[in-house]
Amino acid sequence: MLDVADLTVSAGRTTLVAGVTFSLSAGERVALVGRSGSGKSLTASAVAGCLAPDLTVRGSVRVNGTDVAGVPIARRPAQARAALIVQDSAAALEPVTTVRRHLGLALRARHSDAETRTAAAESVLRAVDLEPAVIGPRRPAELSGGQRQRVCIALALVSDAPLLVADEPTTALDVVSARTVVDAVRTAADRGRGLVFVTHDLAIAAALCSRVVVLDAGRVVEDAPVRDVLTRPAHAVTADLVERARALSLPSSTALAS
Ligand SMILES: Nc1ncnc2c1ncn2[C@@H]1O[C@H](COP(=O)(O)OP(=O)(O)OP(=O)(O)O)[C@@H](O)[C@H]1O
Repeated sequence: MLDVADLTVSAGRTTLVAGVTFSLSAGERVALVGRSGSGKSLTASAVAGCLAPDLTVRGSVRVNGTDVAGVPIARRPAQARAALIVQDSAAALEPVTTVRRHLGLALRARHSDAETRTAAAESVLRAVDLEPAVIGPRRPAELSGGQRQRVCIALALVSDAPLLVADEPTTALDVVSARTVVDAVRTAADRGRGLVFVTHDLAIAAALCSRVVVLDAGRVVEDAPVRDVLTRPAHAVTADLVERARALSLPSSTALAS
């Protein structure tokens, strides 16, 4: 459902992402990992269609057969759209709009009936472990960081975009909130959608994704099933990431995503 081929992102004459190629079938969850500055966010942003306008994109990003490389998210056809979950969720939400209204607006395209919209909004809030009666009437500033992230995931859940792109959604969170967010992303990625999950944390990648694409200096240096990456990393950068994750206690193999 997603084919990224020879994707290049440049700022003026400087190449930041250099010929990235990977693909994703429907229902597959892929982690983009790598050191800081390796090009993960730029690759994810190019896939989702939210790159800064001063950057140049070459290559192709095919979503369900349509090449949307360089096309901003708002101009993409519905079958090629990505729902985006970002690190700074506060910026993705309207400050004066309640959670209930955010969801109501997102659901308007699908349900013309207000009662159905209310029921769908309540159900999706429960799916991300938020109590509708408590959280629904609140504005973004009245939520914790973890709650805001889960509202963003609820919005991704109600969108009918075939692809989810999550860029380090757990970075600012404590361990418990991070776990809830990872579970909610997993729920959002079910139903046959594809997930591209950016993280520098191999342990989270292992818990959520079945495949790992490792980036270094804007290039793919490894693309392999998560088990292979953990047990026999083929590239020195991957081996280093595995080593660091082990030092922070990687989950046991039983906790790995299938
Ligand atoms: N708008 C921009 N103009 C120029 N250079 C940029 C721009 N955005 C990012 N870069 C550079 O591109 C490189 C890759 O950035 P990117 O944000 O993709 O890294 P990353 O792997 O996501 O890092 P981190 O884990 O620290 O978020 C970095 O060297 C960064 O400084």
